[in-house]
Amino acid sequence: MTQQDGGAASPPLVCFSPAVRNVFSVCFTVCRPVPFVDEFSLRSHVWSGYEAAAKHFAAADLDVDLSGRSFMVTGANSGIGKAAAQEIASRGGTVHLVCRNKGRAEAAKDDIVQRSQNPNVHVHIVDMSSARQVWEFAQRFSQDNALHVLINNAGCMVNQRELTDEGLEKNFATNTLGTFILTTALIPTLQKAEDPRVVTVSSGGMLTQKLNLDDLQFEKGAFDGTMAYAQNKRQQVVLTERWAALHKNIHFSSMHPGWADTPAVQSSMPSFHAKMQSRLRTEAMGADTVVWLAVSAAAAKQPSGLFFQDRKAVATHLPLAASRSSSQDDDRLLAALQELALKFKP
Ligand SMILES: NC(=O)c1ccc[n+]([C@@H]2O[C@H](COP(=O)([O-])OP(=O)(O)OC[C@H]3O[C@@H](n4cnc5c(N)ncnc54)[C@H](O)[C@@H]3O)[C@@H](O)[C@H]2O)c1
Repeated sequence: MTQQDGGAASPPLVCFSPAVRNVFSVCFTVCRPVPFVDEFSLRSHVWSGYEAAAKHFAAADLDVDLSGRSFMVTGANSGIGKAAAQEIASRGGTVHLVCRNKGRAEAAKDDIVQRSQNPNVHVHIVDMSSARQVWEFAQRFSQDNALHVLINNAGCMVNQRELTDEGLEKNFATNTLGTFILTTALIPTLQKAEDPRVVTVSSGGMLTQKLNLDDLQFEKGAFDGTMAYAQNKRQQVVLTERWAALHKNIHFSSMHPGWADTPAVQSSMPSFHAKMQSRLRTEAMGADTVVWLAVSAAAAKQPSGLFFQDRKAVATHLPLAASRSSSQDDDRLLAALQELALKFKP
C-alpha cells in the first residue's frame, strides 16, 4: 500500500479520544492496520459479522418480482455492483449497467444474462470521472428510458493525486462529482416513477472524516488517497441526507457494505487485502444491503436519508467524534457541487 501518512493539511481526521481513534482508524479507514485492533469492532465488517447479522434478516424481504422496474447500477462490471446487478436481474428487473470499459462491461452483461436468464440487461459506457460524459449520458438516457432505482456504486481510491482530462482530482471527480451529477440529472426521471429510490454505496471509512469544504479537491499539503476517499464517502452521506430533505417523493439511502473481497480492495489496498483476505466478505455479502435497499418494501418503510449496514440504519458519527457539520455547511457542499457541475453541463 502506498498511502502517505496524513499530513497537516490532509482532510481532517476527526477528533476522537486517542483510544477510540486507534481502534477506529483501523476499523473504518481499512488502510493502515496497527497492532492493537478491537476485535469486536473489526468483526462487524468482515465475513463473520455478516453471518451474525444475517441471522436476523427476513428472507422474504428479497422475495420480490421486479418485472417492470428499471434499475441503474454504476460500476456494475465487477465487485459489489456486479453482484447487485445479478441479484436484481435474477428477480426480473431491467438493469442498466453503467461502466467505463466496453469489453469488461459486455463480459459482465453476458454473465448476468446467462445466470439470470433475463435478457433485459443493458450496457452504457460512461467514465464517471468525466463530468461532461456523465451529464451527456444522463440527458440521453432520460429521453428514452424510465428509471425506478439508481444505485451509485462506482468508486475508486487513487493513492497518488491525479487529475482527469477536465482538470479535476480523480477521487473527487469519480466518487463525489460524478455521483452528484448523475443523481441530479436523473431526479426528474426518477420522480416520474413509482416508488423511486437512490442507493449510494458509501463506506464506513467516512466516519473518520468531517466535511471539509475548504479543499474539495485536496490541493493543499501532502496528498493522502485514503483520506481523500473517506472525505468523498462522507460527502456522499451528507448529499444523501440533503437530497432526502429536498426530494420527499424519492427514497434516498447510503450504506457501508462491510469489507468485501473485490478488485478495488485488491488493487488499492494490497497489504490490507493480503492480511485480511480469509476474513473478507464475498461480493454478494457486500451487495446484500444494496439490494435490500433497492428492492425491498421493508427498506422503503425506513425514513429517507439514512446510512445502513447489514439492513439496519446505523449512526453516521462515532461516539465522541467531532465529525458533525452544520446544516449551513451541508448546504454549502450542495451549492459548491452545483456550481462546479454546471461548468461541465452541455
Ligand atoms: N469492497 C469493500 O470492502 C468496500 C468497502 C466500503 C465501500 N466500498 C465501495 O463499494 C463500491 C464498489 O466497490 P468494490 O469494492 O465492489 O470494487 P470494484 O473495483 O469491484 O468496483 C468499483 C467499480 O467502480 C468502477 N469505476 C471506478 N471508477 C470508475 C469510473 N471513473 N467510471 C466508471 N466506473 C468506474 C470500476 O470499474 C468497478 O466496476 C465503491 O464505491 C467502494 O468505495 C467497498
